[in-house]
Amino acid sequence: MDSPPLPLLSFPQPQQPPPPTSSELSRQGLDPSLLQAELVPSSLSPSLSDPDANYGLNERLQRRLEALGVDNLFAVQAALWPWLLTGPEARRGLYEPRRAPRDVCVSAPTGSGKTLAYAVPIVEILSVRVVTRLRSLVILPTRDLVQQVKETFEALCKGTGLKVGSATGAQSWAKEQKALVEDLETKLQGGSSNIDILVCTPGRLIDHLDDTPNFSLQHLRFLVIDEADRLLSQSFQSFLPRLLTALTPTPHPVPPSSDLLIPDALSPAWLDLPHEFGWAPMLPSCQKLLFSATMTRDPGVLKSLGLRNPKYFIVTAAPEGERDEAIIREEFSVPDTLSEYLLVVPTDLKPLYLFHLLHTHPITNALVFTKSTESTTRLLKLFEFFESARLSVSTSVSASAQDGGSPQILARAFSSELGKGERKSILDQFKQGRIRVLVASDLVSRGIDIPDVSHVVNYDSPLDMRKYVHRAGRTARAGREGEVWSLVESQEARWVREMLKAAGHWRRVKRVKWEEGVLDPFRGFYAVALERLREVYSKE
Ligand SMILES: Nc1ncnc2c1ncn2[C@@H]1O[C@H](COP(=O)(O)OP(=O)(O)OP(=O)(O)O)[C@@H](O)[C@H]1O
Repeated sequence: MDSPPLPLLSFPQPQQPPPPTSSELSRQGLDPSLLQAELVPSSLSPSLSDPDANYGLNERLQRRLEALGVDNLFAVQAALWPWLLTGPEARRGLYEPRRAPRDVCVSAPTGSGKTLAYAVPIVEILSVRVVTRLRSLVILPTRDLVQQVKETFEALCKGTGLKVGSATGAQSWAKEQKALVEDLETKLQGGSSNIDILVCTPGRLIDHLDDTPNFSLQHLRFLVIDEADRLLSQSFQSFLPRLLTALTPTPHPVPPSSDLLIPDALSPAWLDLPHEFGWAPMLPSCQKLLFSATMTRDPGVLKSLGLRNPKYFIVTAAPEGERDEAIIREEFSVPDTLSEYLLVVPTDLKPLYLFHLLHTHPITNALVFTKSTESTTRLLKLFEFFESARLSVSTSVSASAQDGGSPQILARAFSSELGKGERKSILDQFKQGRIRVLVASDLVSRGIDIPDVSHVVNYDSPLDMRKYVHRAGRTARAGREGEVWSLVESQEARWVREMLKAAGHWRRVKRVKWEEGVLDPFRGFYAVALERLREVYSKE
């Protein structure tokens, strides 16, 4: 007798410690500015063309935004643009060393328009500059995000003369250096720069700080740390001390023998004039802007950035009565337009549940998240075998949509093992709807803006709430509807429930039960696919 097909192997999920509680945070010295945070209702959506509103935008930028399809501001933009550009705290000058700007920390849900929230004020303020200097630095965790944000800046900068560059290591070192700095030979006072705005990954930034002659941060007016919680996490944090040193004015006068760059008159705080005139010391005008959908409240981490009197904005749907809760607790808010479902599944049938979901739900396109590249490859292979078994039957006998008569679903893997060009081509095909299912590890879970993802599926459970929010945030972006489905194996159901409960999120999630019978039309194809997968793996 044939032995039953082997289920896919499943390993227990590693667990992370829970986030600190509010009392732990206050004992550790919770930043008092956090308690003064401004809560911004996520429903805020004023019109861009409202004649009574003053967002501080010049005519040209306003027209540009309209051309890019912005009719209404999203909440985070409605809070930030006036604060940075017109309010009492606004600093519109390029350098204001005697009225140094406050730093800003923003926590707002995924897909809520954080990129324009910082890019627009930066372009507005820098557009008055006369000579090109590196005045704005945007740091992001991955190359794909750098490319995406660079494109947003380029669209906004059209017609301003501002130049945007990127540094990720995607180009050769020499080419990248040449793109950033005019002169690599002579030590120039004030350094040199070909660009006004640099979007980069942290590792590549440090490489340029260390090894690109004349590359200097002395003229920075803005430092943006996007996906801040990720960049401030342990695995990334090592770039911070080097970055902060590069932002600190050098001793004046710079000894001739030193490697340090001699500042020029464009970076006043670096010239250290105050002693000569007996004035109060000048402060660097670099304003740090931190953004995340899951902003850390960890005082130690925030302190390590040396923020200047930071102003916090928290975009939330929480009612005013839950203010403290929203401020103190790490907010894991998701867009209001996101519907969340949870399905507890037996481990051996998890792939079959996924295939059933893909075939029987109105899925335009879906991102399916797995825990690793290995898992992505196996799942994709199994799905391809499943599709071919299904289609071979449906072409030979007439089959209904219920038992597999629906057209083939084209799926592809999206993983870090693919080259840059291949990743771009796959993403483009996914955006155009030619590929309907993208199976991915957490590489794309952050920040990537694919406008119309109808479904996100947590095939393997996310490790923590942060990952859950970022994965889910690939759908329901910019006010659109979207669904996230979590397929949770029976043995991890309790853990997932606790994670969602601890984040105050459990009540949003609809628990769904399917009768096992609904899977029957697909079982035969699934058995064939498993058998073929077993054959492939036994040969390797
Ligand atoms: N005011 C607006 N009107 C219309 N579309 C907007 C507006 N602001 C932003 N968008 C669009 O919304 C989408 C999501 O924006 P963005 O990528 O900045 O989100 P985000 O908050 O950074 O998300 P994540 O946390 O996932 O990175 C983008 O396609 C962007 O062009």
